[in-house]
Amino acid sequence: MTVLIDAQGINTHYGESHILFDVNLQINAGESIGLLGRNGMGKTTLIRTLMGHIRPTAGSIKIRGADHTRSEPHQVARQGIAYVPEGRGIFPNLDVRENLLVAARPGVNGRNDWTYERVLETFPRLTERLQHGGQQLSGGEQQMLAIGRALMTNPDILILDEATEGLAPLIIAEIWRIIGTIRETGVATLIVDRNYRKVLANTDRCVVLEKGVVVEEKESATLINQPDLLTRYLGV
Ligand SMILES: Nc1ncnc2c1ncn2[C@@H]1O[C@H](COP(=O)(O)OP(=O)(O)OP(=O)(O)O)[C@@H](O)[C@H]1O
Repeated sequence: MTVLIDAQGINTHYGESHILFDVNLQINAGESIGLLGRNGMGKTTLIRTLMGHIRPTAGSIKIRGADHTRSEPHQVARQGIAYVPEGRGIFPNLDVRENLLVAARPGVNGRNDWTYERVLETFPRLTERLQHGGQQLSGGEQQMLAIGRALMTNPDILILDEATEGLAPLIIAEIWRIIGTIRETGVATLIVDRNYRKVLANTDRCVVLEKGVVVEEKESATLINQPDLLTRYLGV
């Protein structure tokens, strides 16, 4: 199995604050990983470190075996790592069609599975809004557009941080359906979401962070039957 991302011994600081402690995270091609933990435990910081937004103070990050510990975000993105941050990140002044087309590019090794047409098939709601500006969309539509834009880069992995945050229940259900579809196509996923049941149901394996330390790493199907652990680390 190809190891897509291999982060070892990651330590990350914000100024004087030590946030991540010796974190190891390995993601194989096509694998779905959930990142669980209460608020402020370091999930977003880990993702931002992997993406090159923050440089770790110790540890190494390899992507397909090549060292990317000191790479910039655009270099990481070029490796087929697509990140949909909390709060989205679409172009408000471009319409839906433009937002998608401007992101389009072949993936690593020239893969071009996700075309404009295929993204629209996956997000029928966006098809009805093609001429709408980004700022005219509802929160749920903006989220779908952000995911659609990420897919247009033909990524090997899609990283979703709180993709369902603040959305209406029907839209949340739609986003989870889409995540399931993406997973079936063989794109790896790294998912952070408050709904731990949904994360467990939609991933192969979960990593639990507590105060910047990996305290559990288990198959999702195993973890779902361990309510004591979930209570201890997630307070549920
Ligand atoms: N830019 C920053 N500067 C300083 N400290 C920060 C910064 N961003 C986050 N932190 C701190 O780092 C710690 C980890 O935050 P992080 O956002 O990674 O947690 P999280 O698990 O993603 O939680 P949440 O779900 O609340 O986003 C928290 O104590 C937070 O206050």
